[in-house]
Amino acid sequence: MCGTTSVADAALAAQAGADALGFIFAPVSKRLVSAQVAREAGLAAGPTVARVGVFMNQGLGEVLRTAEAARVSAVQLHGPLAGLYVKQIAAYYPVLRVVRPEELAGAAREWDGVPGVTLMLDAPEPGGGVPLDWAALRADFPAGAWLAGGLGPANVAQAIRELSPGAVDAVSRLELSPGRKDPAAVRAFVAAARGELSTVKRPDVDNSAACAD
Ligand SMILES: O=C(O)c1ccccc1NCC(=O)[C@H](O)[C@H](O)COP(=O)(O)O
Repeated sequence: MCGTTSVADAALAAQAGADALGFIFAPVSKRLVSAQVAREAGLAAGPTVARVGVFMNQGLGEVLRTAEAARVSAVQLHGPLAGLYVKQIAAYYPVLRVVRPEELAGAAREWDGVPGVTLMLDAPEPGGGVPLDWAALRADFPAGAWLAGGLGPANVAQAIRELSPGAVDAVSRLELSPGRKDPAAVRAFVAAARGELSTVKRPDVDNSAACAD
């Protein structure tokens, strides 16, 4: 659940069953949040909800300082970034390295087996609400990668069926206005994603016993 900007929205998402909250620290975003509010919101979400700090083309020091101040548990990196920079951050925080569709195949090769770096496929405009062509991306989509881009309650189940992502992430289709969550959409999104994830056959998971029941 990305773009969390308040304690109330963090509690809402946690109660709805979200596994992770995203806090956007990229100044270009309409959902920009301070490290202090992110820290308070993360505390409100409770001990089992991950807290992801979202950055775009920001300096190493700024990322590490903000992540520490906000007490995030992982960092999401957007933009054209050097591999060394990503690895330096991965020495401190689990990294979600965001890639666009045209970068997916190369990134899957580059980051295959690198500990602490998980790929996240997103649309070219982050937070833009535009879905990807999932079927066209299936061949290059690595096991365990996360998926974002125009996901909402109405289409998340289909996206999960098409790509079997490790997790799904959304923002614009879950809002009343930028930075302000729509409670009904948040609950419907989590329910739809959880419902589909419990039935989907993942390539890396042997769920034959469940299928036989
Ligand atoms: O959402 C933003 O405003 C944003 C701005 C700059 C960098 C990242 C941003 N969002 C990151 C996300 O992870 C979004 O959830 C992701 O792009 C999906 O957004 P949407 O297509 O609106 O669901």
